[in-house]
Amino acid sequence: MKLPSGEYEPIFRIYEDDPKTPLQIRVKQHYYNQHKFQTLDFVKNMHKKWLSFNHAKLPLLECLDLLSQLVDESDPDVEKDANIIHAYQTAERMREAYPDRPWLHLTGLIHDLGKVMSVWGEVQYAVTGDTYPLGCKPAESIVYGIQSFEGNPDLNDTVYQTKFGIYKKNCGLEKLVMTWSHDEYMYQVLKNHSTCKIPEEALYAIRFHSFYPYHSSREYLYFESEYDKNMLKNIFELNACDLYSKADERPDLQTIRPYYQSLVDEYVPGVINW
Ligand SMILES: O[C@H]1[C@H](O)[C@@H](O)[C@H](O)[C@@H](O)[C@H]1O
Ligand SMILES: [Fe+2]
Ligand SMILES: [Fe+2]
Repeated sequence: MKLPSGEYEPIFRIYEDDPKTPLQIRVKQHYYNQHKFQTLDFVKNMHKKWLSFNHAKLPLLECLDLLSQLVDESDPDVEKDANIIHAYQTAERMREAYPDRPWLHLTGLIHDLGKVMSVWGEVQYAVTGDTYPLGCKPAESIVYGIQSFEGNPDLNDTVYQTKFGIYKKNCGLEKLVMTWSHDEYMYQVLKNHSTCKIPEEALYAIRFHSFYPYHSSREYLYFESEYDKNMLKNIFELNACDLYSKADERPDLQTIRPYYQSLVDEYVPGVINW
């Protein structure tokens, strides 16, 4: 899109219905899998599996290093780069944008760290990609649309296909059973770590940063509480640095790592249960 200044804005998040490139084919396949296989029951099983935090014991940056093994197959803007590059790119953008809130630099660094589930063998359609709630009617803005849900048994449930489904109006996003993904996992890992000092607003941003149908397409607003309305700006602060840093230069990880280690020591010290 052309900006008033005459410059072109970088374009991100293109999802082609009729993909021609291996990258676009990969992305479409990812979302068709997610939409077909993520059911309310599937997510309940994921909660049992991952919210027992018995997969590994690792300090934060050591776990982050594992993302050098992960390429996110849901992402149309990153073809081959490992996710660790994106972690530091996002963090450095946050550092530039919010110099007086150091915990946000760390939030940028770890916002996608829940993707480590994939390194430990989890299927990517339960780890990466946008999120949305189960147990109620899917919103129109979900990428690839309703046709991509074909074969999902939840479509045959009369309650799950109503607007409110199993929820109450304005119940608050925290009550929603979201598709299982890196967002909820990372949020819960941090909540479970008793010495975590990252403020709640930043944890909230981690938890819902992939809920594009809500924060960017402004759907599901009937589930919002007053708390959610006040918190939305925190998602946007992260989202701007998350999305628009993908074309940035690759940071020199060795040089900047000590700065992030000092933030870890202050905000998320010790060995974490994953
Ligand atoms: O493909 C991307 C990627 O997986 C991100 O980590 C996630 O937050 C986005 O919502 C998704 O579109
Ligand atoms: Fe993410
Ligand atoms: Fe990200």
